[in-house]
Amino acid sequence: MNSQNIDSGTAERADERTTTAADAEATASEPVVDLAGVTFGYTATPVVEDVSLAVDPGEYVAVVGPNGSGKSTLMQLMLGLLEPDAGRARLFGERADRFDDGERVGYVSQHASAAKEMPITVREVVKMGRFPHVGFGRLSSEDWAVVDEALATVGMTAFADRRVTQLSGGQRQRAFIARALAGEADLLVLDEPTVGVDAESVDAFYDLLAALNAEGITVLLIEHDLGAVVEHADRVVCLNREVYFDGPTDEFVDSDALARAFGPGARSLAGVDG
Ligand SMILES: Nc1ncnc2c1ncn2[C@@H]1O[C@H](COP(=O)(O)OP(=O)(O)OP(=O)(O)O)[C@@H](O)[C@H]1O
Repeated sequence: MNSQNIDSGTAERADERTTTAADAEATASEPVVDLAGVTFGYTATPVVEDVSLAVDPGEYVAVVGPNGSGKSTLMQLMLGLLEPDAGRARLFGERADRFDDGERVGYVSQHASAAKEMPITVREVVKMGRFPHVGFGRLSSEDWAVVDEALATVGMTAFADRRVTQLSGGQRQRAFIARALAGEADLLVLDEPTVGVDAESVDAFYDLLAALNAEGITVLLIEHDLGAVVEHADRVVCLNREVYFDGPTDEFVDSDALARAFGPGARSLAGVDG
């Protein structure tokens, strides 16, 4: 748009354009995940209470907390799989439970290891990432190029024709990340993704996440391993029903929230001096 266009158009049209530009700006800066005062319980007792949390585009946020502290529940609330009893959850600016742009979110669960029973190849898994784009129709050559690029990004090209049943835990998780990339996800949500992954592959896995985040993908990691969180995430949200801490990772390490949420000895769990 240039000023000449505005001059030659009606004032009404110019107004319309201004509104559109403002809307575009609002969309660009709107949080990917936005929880405000969210409370939820499976019974009358809340397991998540009054949680407010906004994740901006491009952030790398880890949610930590002891067993049963509500991390998985919170993630389901963020993704709209559970509805809050109080407060509100938004995903890309929409009510999370009505969000229907599923391909923007790539989800890698700790249960991806269940896929070890799937009698399909890595390429077929990654191809599934294109389904929301092609409506279960045939993939075009452009779609296949996206699949191949996703395989290359996660370093799984050489395993493309191998059955998922014949992969290590780390390779399997890479295949599922590639599926999310093939779907062109803007947000990767990972629920304890390295459970059952061999120690050697864990480092490579976190390197991959860092590289994807550097390319602009928002990473939301639910993680039990405090050491991994301290090493990799920029921001930590420490949950134990309520939010105990939300801020930069280095401040978390020095905060008393670590010990309050995890008990004495938490600093050594996090890999920092006790
Ligand atoms: N479907 C369910 N029905 C009833 N209670 C549930 C259900 N899922 C989880 N809970 C309970 O809610 C609480 C929070 O569980 P949640 O799975 O969110 O915690 P978590 O922090 O993810 O735990 P972990 O680290 O052990 O995976 C726990 O007390 C759990 O027993």
